[in-house]
Amino acid sequence: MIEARGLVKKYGSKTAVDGVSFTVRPGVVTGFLGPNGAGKSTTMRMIMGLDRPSDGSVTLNGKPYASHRSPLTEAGALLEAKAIHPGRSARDHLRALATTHGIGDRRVDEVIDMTGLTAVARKRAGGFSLGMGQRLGIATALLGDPKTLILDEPVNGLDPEGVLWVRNLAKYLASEGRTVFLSSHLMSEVALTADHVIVIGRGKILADVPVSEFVDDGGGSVRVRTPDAARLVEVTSADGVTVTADEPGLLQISGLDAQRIGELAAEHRIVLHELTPQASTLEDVYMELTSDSVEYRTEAPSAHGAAAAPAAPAADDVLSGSTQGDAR
Ligand SMILES: Nc1ncnc2c1ncn2[C@@H]1O[C@H](COP(=O)(O)OP(=O)(O)OP(=O)(O)O)[C@@H](O)[C@H]1O
Repeated sequence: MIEARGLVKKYGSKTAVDGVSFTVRPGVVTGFLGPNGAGKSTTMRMIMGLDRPSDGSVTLNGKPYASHRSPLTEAGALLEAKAIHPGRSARDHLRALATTHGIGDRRVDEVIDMTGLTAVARKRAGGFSLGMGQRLGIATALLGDPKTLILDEPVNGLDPEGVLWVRNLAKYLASEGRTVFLSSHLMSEVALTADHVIVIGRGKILADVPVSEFVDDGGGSVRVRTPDAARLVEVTSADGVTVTADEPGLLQISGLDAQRIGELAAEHRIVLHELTPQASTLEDVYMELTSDSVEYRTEAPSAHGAAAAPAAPAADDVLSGSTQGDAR
């Protein structure tokens, strides 16, 4: 269980995390979703005691992380900055950490096996691909068999098989009753992995809901085809109703459900050729929710080719090579 209350982090005049309060519960996967620069990593670093809050507090299983007698068994984290000696093998890295925490070699071999690193465990970690580095980071997080797992962008750099593996692992760990908190800037990823989602934008919590409710809150629109569009617009006009015309005779109406639109059309003897409820996707709801919170927005290329630089692909849009075959 993770409990944040009024958590604030300022870097000089920049407020990275702006008074957030949330609870991450055991037994489910909770996604921590937000655009780049929203404050996800900073929040996770504060949970793990790596950054000191400017105000507020965060506890892990009832206490600040550093106050636990055996912190590695309370929480394991995959955070962006990895402190892995590049000349050391994956196995030696894990063994060194295990020894200082009184963890036996058997657990080291177990986590190597769980993370699919067996074939490369004796190779230099410095030669690892991004995906293998992620697997080693996850192995490190699992070493103490922790009750809580905190994973910052765990699918970054993983190939499709690796992405699927992280998803299944997160679900499995939650099904064992552990607390699993993982960040992503991709709604599609969170939708497939998490049961619950906390959305953050510019350091503030924008939503804290079960994934299944996320889309309901966004509402959908209804696609209506009619030869009498002008009259239908007239009879449906009311506060909170918006109508857009995509092409002659085709309307998108939001703020009224399909049943009510059908009833209004019948009352006014307006012929309808189509009446289709359109569910908004999770991605639509997320984009709408965070549209004011995107720190590094990609400008559309201008017609004259000036100013707008091409957007770099997000790191996790670039699939890494084989996770096993490219060890040196
Ligand atoms: N050490 C630091 N010094 C100054 N500013 C920082 C520092 N760490 C983070 N920030 C700023 O705080 C804000 C939140 O950053 P953070 O890394 O927590 O966001 P994030 O949601 O994890 O984004 P990303 O997905 O890009 O990592 C950003 O504006 C970032 O530039």
